[in-house]
Amino acid sequence: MKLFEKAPAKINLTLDVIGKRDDGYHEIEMIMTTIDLADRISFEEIEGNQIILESNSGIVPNDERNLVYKSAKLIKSKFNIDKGVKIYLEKNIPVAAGLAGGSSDAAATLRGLNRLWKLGLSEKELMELGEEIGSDVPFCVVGGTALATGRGEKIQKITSVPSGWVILAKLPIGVSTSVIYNALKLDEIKEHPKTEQMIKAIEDQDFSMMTKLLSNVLENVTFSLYPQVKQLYKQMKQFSGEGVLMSGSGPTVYALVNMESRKNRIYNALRGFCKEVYAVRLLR
Ligand SMILES: C[C@@](CO)(OP(=O)(O)O)[C@H](O)COP(=O)(O)OP(=O)(O)OC[C@H]1O[C@@H](n2ccc(N)nc2=O)[C@H](O)[C@@H]1O
Ligand SMILES: Nc1ncnc2c1ncn2[C@@H]1O[C@H](COP(=O)(O)OP(=O)(O)O)[C@@H](O)[C@H]1O
Repeated sequence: MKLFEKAPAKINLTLDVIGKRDDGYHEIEMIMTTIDLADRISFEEIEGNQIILESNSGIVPNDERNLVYKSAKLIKSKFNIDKGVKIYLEKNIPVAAGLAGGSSDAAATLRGLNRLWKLGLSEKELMELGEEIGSDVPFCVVGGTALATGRGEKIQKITSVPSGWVILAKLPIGVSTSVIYNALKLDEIKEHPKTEQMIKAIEDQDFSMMTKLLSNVLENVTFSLYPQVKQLYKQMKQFSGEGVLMSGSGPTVYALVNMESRKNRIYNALRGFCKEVYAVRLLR
């Protein structure tokens, strides 16, 4: 048997850091939503007992360091699965970009192998397994739009965002999430996101208010370590006006718009000076 899973990227609509914890993680509060930029993963039963991972990516390794491999190994050992699987990862989401590509691949692997091996695990059980792989994985198990708290693993679903477009621009640099969290100085955060107001704007399907409330406290940290990202952000603000934000720990910067003509204009303007630009829909 062979089956397929789609692994969509996410963007942060808000990202707030509330404190530093004793376990090295930060206590955070953020709203994330999935977008129509996705990796695709296939799972095929094979003879024997091995996990074989192949991919079109020249960047991520096909061994135990890959979150797909890690997730397959985790689920296999937890449930004593004495079967082999061949996994093919079609990588479309930029790597180390603040879009949770790796976490989404991990979540899709848990979902896919739950189906392939007929384990009957609930969404909640898959999310708990995902927590062992990374903070963003539980969100990626469910997708949609959600508030994430704790270190990011506690998920509360909220109403789907209204329909809209995201134009994403990524400079050719990868940003390490832990480097950004480590460089963050909590007492230097000037303005915290208005998370409750953002939830209300989403519930009211008030697109214009959503664009006004976009906020990410990691932005200034990444901007100071990578001034070229700040430059890109400024350019995008010039093209788009409101509704521009860095996603996660960066470096991807996006513009949120609800009119196709504006989407096309911003996309074409950006392609002039940034090689990697995507225009995709918000997933609902
Ligand atoms: C910033 C965010 C926002 O969605 O995403 P990305 O930029 O990675 O997409 C997340 O908080 C990233 O989640 P994820 O990438 O799953 O992080 P993990 O693998 O669990 O942790 C990587 C490292 O980031 C730091 N970390 C992560 C989460 C958190 N709440 N506090 C932290 O301090 C820790 O140093 C940890 O060792
Ligand atoms: N399947 C995968 N896809 C992307 N990155 C992966 C994967 N497996 C492991 N990684 C590693 O995870 C790190 C973070 O990747 P990614 O999830 O793309 O970024 P981010 O956390 O910024 O959203 C990268 O350094 C990459 O080498």
